[in-house]
Amino acid sequence: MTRYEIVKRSVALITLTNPPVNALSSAVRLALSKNVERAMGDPEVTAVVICGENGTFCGGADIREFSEPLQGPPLLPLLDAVEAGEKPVVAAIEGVALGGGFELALFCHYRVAHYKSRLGLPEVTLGILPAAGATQRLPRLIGIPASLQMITTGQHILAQEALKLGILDQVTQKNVCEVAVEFALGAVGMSGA
Ligand SMILES: CCC/C=C/C(=O)SCCNC(=O)CCNC(=O)[C@H](O)C(C)(C)COP(=O)([O-])OP(=O)([O-])OC[C@H]1O[C@@H](n2cnc3c(N)ncnc32)[C@H](O)[C@@H]1OP(=O)([O-])[O-]
Repeated sequence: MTRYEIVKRSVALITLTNPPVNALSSAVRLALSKNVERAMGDPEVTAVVICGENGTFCGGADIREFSEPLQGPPLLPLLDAVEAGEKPVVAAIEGVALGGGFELALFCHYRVAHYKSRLGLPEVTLGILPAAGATQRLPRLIGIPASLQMITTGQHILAQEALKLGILDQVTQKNVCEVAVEFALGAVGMSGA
């Protein structure tokens, strides 16, 4: 459900692995929570990158679990742990970051995205509101009018627009994971080490 590896000697690379869109199923939330704790507790790890496999960051809540009672850890405490971590956490966004997946990216300290990626909060199209922190984190980043536009329309925006709005720190045409790892090393003052 997630893969954990150390790259460039000191960056924990956590990959969401839940095809087809790496949705945040109960098993993914549990695995992600354990791996964030592992990275934060490992003295060899200086920074963390979270990405998704097969060209997609995360499609949000797992719609296959919508008819079941909530199991596994809730999303918000997990996202709080990411944000509260003392090591920089970078989201490496490719494909889509939607709903809870976008919220996961918002709680990371930095966001690097592939230029073809799309971000959005489609909750309103399902008759719900974003409930894992986007309604607070997004206005802090881009202000209330632009946040309301995203939250109330559910429209996806492209990476370049997200960069202009201030949601993203970097947009790249290269391998987004590799760029995010370099960004993470830079964030701890170790770029090129
Ligand atoms: C947890 C806290 C609260 C969070 C709330 C939220 O996140 S609310 C927001 C919740 N998220 C959303 O509302 C996002 C809804 N999804 C989308 O907007 C689009 O599917 C897409 C843009 C992700 C991909 O578009 P595309 O044209 O490239 O591809 P496609 O549409 O043909 O789908 C391909 C396959 O992926 C499957 N699948 C898709 N999403 C999910 C999912 N979340 N889960 C599981 N599976 C999902 C889909 O069923 C299909 O499976 P199949 O039939 O091959 O077995």
